[in-house]
Amino acid sequence: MVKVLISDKLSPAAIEIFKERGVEVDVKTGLTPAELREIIGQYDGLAIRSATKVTKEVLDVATNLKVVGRAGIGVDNVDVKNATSRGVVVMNTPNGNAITTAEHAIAMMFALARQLPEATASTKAGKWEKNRFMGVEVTGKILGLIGCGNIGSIVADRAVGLKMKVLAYDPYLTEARAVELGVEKADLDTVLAKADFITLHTPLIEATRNIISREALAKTKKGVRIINCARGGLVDEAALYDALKSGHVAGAALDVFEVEPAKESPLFELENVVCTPHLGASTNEAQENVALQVAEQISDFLLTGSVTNALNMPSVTAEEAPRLRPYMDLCRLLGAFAGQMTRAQDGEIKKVLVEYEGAVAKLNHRPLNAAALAGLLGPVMEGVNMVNAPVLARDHGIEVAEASTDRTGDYQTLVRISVTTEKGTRAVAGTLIGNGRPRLVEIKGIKVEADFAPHMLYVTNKDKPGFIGRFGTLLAEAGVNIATFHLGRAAEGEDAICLVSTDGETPDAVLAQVRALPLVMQATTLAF
Ligand SMILES: NC(=O)C1=CN([C@@H]2O[C@H](COP(=O)(O)OP(=O)(O)OC[C@H]3O[C@@H](n4cnc5c(N)ncnc54)[C@H](O)[C@@H]3O)[C@@H](O)[C@H]2O)C=CC1
Ligand SMILES: O=C(O)CCC(=O)C(=O)O
Repeated sequence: MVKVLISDKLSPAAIEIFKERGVEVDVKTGLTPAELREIIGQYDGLAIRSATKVTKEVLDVATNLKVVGRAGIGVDNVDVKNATSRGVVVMNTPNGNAITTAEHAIAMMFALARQLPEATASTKAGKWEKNRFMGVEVTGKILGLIGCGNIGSIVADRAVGLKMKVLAYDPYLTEARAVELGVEKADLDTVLAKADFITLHTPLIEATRNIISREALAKTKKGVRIINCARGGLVDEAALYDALKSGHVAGAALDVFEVEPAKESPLFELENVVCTPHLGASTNEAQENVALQVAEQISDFLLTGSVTNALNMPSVTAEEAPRLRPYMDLCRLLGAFAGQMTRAQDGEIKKVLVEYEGAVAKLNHRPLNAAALAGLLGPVMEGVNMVNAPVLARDHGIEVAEASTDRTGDYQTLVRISVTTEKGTRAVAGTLIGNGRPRLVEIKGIKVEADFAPHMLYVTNKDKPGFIGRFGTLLAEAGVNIATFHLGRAAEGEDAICLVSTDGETPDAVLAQVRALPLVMQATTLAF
């Protein structure tokens, strides 16, 4: 039974889902990093919000971990790079809390426009300061949106409904999408110069760190109000403090901070600052959504192999998973065959081409490419799987290409993997037979028909009389029992191949004797 740890406060809906799906689940919140490291080795999956830090140190000892699921959007508390290199899938729930967070940004905008928190405190203190709290309307004002993805576009929609004019800065926003949303695409300086309110909705990455810097603040309109419900670190807090203090910025509403939990900050002294403790996603609806989604996604992945909302792996829908699984096996086996055929003296792998012919051409190829790369790199690199194989291939300068055609040749469905090294290109192809069994049908352009077996011996030789007898005798004398024997050749008298499955490994000394046989050009043991 697969086992999952919930290590942050998640809606109980998640526990129910795991139990219903037959996943064993433990809930342990408030663990110290040391306590988490102590127990993480038992778990196949980890469900978190933002409190748990999935660091390299945690991943180092997470020996069974296959998936981390973030009930929410930002994964800045997960070392995704490290998880990827270890083959751990990292998923989030990109839509579950987007509306709630957009509504929080709008609420923050109104809180600033009408000074609601200060007015509340004053009224509750019995002061009735009607003249002190003069607000501003939002109708007709310019909202500067920085980041127009999931949340930013919902904020834009609500702001357009409030009769605001929205200027959006997002390098990835297309003109067509801007038109659809009713926003005007603008560069950052234009947004800074024109906006009455600026709201931030980008991830915290190198390009966005301190995007509201001291220099950026200097470019804003006097009296601007700034809202950050995305991530601390997007706004330079010290510069913001100075701009608020000087009156250049009329107000700021912050849900997120450079350091969280933010227990103290000079900003807290200012009455034109509205703050919430990272509450953007905190509604019953959003928490129910993300908890359900993360539990479903983790269960699906662990139980069926389907992949949804992974940041480091191509998606595989629940519908696709059963159809893709036999092809993933085929691609992994073909990749492993090609990888083991590629010898050290061939030099580095330069390029991998995965070709899909016939029925397989219609399927989702990204996971199949990843499976082929995992098979290919597995024999030469440790801990390779479908998650990290594409990254490892890229890191090693391997060009990965794919081609597909609906046309069929001898087979209804066929996958061919060609590996190019400094010395040339080698290709292997396979198909699925019966109820999805992988079958090898072509090696280096030579037709062959063979099942993959745990122990195999692959020999290339000159097609001349005498080889098969000597080869069989040698194996028999060495006590290596042949289970299956397959032959193929380019043409009479030319290059031939012999693929043998054996009951157990062929010892190195026997392999050396095979290599020394007359007519043999190459001999390799293969393991699957
Ligand atoms: N306060 C809270 O509780 C919550 C905060 N968030 C945070 O909100 C942020 C936005 O989330 P989503 O909209 O779901 O993300 P998203 O990925 O859908 O959208 C982000 C947008 O930022 C844009 N972007 C990337 N680099 C940019 C740059 N240099 N300049 C301007 N735009 C850039 C992207 O093109 C994308 O459209 C994230 O940081 C997320 O962690 C999300 C949920 C709750
Ligand atoms: O889980 C939370 O409360 C924070 C949500 C958040 O910041 C996110 O989803 O990125």
